[in-house]
Amino acid sequence: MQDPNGTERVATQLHQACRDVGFFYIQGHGMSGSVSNGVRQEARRWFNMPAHVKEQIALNPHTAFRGYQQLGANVTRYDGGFQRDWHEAIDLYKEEADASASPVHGQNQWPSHSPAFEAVLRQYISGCLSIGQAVMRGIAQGLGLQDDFFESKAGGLTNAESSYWVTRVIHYPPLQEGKQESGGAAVKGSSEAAAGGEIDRAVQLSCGEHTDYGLLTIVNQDPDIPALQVKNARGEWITAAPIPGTFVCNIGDMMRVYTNGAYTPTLHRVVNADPSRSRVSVPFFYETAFDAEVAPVAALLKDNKQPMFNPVIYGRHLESKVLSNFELGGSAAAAAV
Ligand SMILES: N=C(N)NCCCC[C@H](N)C(=O)O
Ligand SMILES: O=C(O)CCC(=O)C(=O)O
Ligand SMILES: [Fe+2]
Repeated sequence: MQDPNGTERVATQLHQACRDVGFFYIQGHGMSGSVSNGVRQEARRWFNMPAHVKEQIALNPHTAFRGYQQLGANVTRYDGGFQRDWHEAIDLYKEEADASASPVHGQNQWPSHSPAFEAVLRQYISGCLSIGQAVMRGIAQGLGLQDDFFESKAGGLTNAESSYWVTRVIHYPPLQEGKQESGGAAVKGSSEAAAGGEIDRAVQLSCGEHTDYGLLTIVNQDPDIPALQVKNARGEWITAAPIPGTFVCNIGDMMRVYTNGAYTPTLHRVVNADPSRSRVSVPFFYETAFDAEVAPVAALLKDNKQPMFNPVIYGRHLESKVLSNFELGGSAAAAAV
């Protein structure tokens, strides 16, 4: 980015990556290792605290889905049922004083009993907001739009200040014995879960396959445990291995709408296949402003192409996801811990 032609080159690379893959790595992002590594280190310490401490900031509908979720509480929905994601996490969002306008609006529950963790987490969030805004400028330029398109009215008035950001501090213990993927392990039919209940799959996942909900995800992962897997165009799972000093980034559902399908969010999942070590990651989601009406951008509808997507309010899309993401207080989750 120091080079006068640097932004153009990066914008072109972003365009190719978003169009062809949906995932890319960033380096030279300006966040110091003491923040990116520190936040994971403090997270690991916190997750090792006793359950009753972690439960002090437990998430539920009355906390606007902000706070701690125990192992197995976050689920991934499939046709006819759901599978428990094998992770525990703290979810934080942009804080919103007027909690009445949305079930996800409210104040965060910051990690209890750990001022150092809270301090570095706040630094991390502020750093990611700057990075998110900068990368979205590059993506706008790569699309041939004004670089501040996403900050403009048509782009949702999204900037580091207004972004309805999310961060998830996630701890992935080893998968349960006997449930790891072993060359083509059978997956029981989802027809068994016609009632919409829990699916008993042979393969357990640290996080089930999904796309992210908004604009841009920035993943800060442990350097030595490859676990994030990305589905390529042939349907194969490709590991996005950690590269120290970089973040893995991917685009979310709103980018499909803005680009009228030219960019599509890529399915990904997490499999911590290491039987002896837990993994920590801290994805940061740089998302559209909550009230933004997201619609295909007129300038991108070339050759009289019709818009393929109806406008969506980002906040409503987020609510529909968050409200179905949890199976709270399930006895299975409690029993498993
Ligand atoms: N805010 C975002 N993007 N969160 C992504 C969480 C994905 C896991 C969730 N079980 C799911 O199925 O979506
Ligand atoms: O832990 C990771 O590497 C990514 C997690 C993820 O995909 C998510 O939380 O949306
Ligand atoms: Fe994700």
